[in-house]
Amino acid sequence: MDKKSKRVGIMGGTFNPVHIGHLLIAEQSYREYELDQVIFMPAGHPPHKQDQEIVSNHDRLAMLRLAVEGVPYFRVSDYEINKHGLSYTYETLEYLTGIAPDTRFYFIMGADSVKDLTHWCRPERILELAHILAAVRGDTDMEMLNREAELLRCTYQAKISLLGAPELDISSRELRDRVKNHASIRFMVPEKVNFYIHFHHLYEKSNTPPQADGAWK
Ligand SMILES: Nc1ncnc2c1ncn2[C@@H]1O[C@H](COP(=O)(O)OP(=O)(O)OP(=O)(O)O)[C@@H](O)[C@H]1O
Ligand SMILES: O=C(O)c1ccc[n+]([C@@H]2O[C@H](COP(=O)([O-])O)[C@@H](O)[C@H]2O)c1
Repeated sequence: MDKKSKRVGIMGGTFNPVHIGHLLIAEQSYREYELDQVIFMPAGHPPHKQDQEIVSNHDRLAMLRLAVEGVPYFRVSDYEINKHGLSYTYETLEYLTGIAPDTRFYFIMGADSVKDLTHWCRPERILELAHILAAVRGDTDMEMLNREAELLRCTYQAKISLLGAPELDISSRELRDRVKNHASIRFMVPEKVNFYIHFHHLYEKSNTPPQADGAWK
């Protein structure tokens, strides 16, 4: 691969909803690794979140598009959303490598995902096709993270680097809980995403049916 190879970051996630933690690590990756662009890739059927209440693909995609509006190097792909079956990262990377063989791919993730990576489908293929950029999260045990990264390097010859992004202790789960409890999420998501969530009444109540006594589970 010559010096002119394109460098593209892939920011995979459920984005239920997208928040400033996602945007911040994508921005840091873009700057630190001099990427040409970062593609946000919402999972249609996230393999490890099948028990989670997830708003529609349409809403997650719409919120992502609002979140990246006006940022010329951020793109949103509907590839995994439109694909049948579970959204396996190795398949997405094979697809992207197939259509852009001269591109260097960087897969962006939080430290919690690094910990799980060996349990993903075909981790060896993911690590062959992409350089992993890992961001520290609020609950990250640095010693453990360094050990896991070293193990991936030794076992799979993985290229894995720690991002210098500021730590932001925020999660989609926290946002969903805040909306349900009528707390503000302003400044935790881009303003247009905040508006979208409230306009469409997303996350306001659990989809779990009431129990016999009328209480929500
Ligand atoms: N605040 C954050 N700092 C660093 N990485 C993050 C942060 N929030 C999410 N990520 C990473 O972004 C990727 C996509 O995350 P995802 O869409 O599952 O959001 P989440 O906030 O982790 O969601 P949930 O709370 O529903 O589990 C994952 O690799 C996750 O580790
Ligand atoms: O390929 C897999 O086996 C796999 C297992 C778990 C997660 N992923 C991907 O990792 C990204 C973050 O996932 P999540 O569940 O934290 O939103 C998202 O792009 C998922 O498709 C991929």
